[in-house]
Amino acid sequence: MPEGTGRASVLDEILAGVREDVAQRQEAVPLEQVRELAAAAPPAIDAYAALRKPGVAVIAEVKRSSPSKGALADIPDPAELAGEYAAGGARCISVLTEGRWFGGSLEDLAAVRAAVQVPVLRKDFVVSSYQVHEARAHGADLVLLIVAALEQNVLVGLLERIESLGMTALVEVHDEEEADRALDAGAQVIGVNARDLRTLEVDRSVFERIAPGLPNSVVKIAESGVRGPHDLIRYASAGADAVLVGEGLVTQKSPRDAVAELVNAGNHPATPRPVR
Ligand SMILES: O=C(O)c1ccccc1NCC(=O)[C@H](O)[C@H](O)COP(=O)(O)O
Repeated sequence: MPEGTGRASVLDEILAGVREDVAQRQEAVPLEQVRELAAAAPPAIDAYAALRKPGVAVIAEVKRSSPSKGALADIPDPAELAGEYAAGGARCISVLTEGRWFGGSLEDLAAVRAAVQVPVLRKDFVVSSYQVHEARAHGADLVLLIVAALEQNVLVGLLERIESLGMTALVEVHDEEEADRALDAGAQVIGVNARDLRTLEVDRSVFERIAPGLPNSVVKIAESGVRGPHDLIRYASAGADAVLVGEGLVTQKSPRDAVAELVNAGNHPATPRPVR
């Protein structure tokens, strides 16, 4: 609960719902069974390598709705949307699998996995290793871990579990203290979210403040607030290897063209390159 308010933050509310939903799924499909499904899945794609290729990578998100904006787009066929994103040059597809606030599901993740060749991110509020095995079983290559949602020992344990299954952890931070915790945990891919998950306020300068303090070996992803090429260029100037974009794509008439426009900006010779 946020200090002094007596009210749960949006993040707290989301996490409470996620814990209930995970418990229900685990009741229906026990951990042992999900582990077996994860072990039988085709190997994960190396997302770190994909995101380190030249040019600013675009991670395109399948996002139906959100706590901050409500309904954004219908997306009856997430696989088709992911195909459009990939055709536009997206380096990675992010799939929001949380159901209550974002309208996503693990079925969306599996459908997207089957439709594209690029790495796929399970974007959710991961609090238990059960969800990590679920992610692998449904074809994820990357799994999001949100530092603000996890005690340090849990963060370390989940990151190790993700890597032990051959996947990459995308560790999300919003301030310097969280960035230190991500680095201490051994994160190699760090997302700086411009959106404060407690207040929902978007502040693009957060990336500019935090990214310069991250080592060159870390893939730096600027999350949230990209509404067009100008935002990508701003993040690139501050050292972004990649941008993660949801609303700015799902609300476009042609998500493929919108991705292509960002990819072109990310490849343009005048766009700054991250120092490596
Ligand atoms: O999008 C929200 O309102 C939100 C609220 C609370 C927790 C997470 C939330 N979004 C997840 C994300 O971080 C974004 O989907 C992602 O970074 C893309 O953001 P945008 O391009 O601004 O849609």
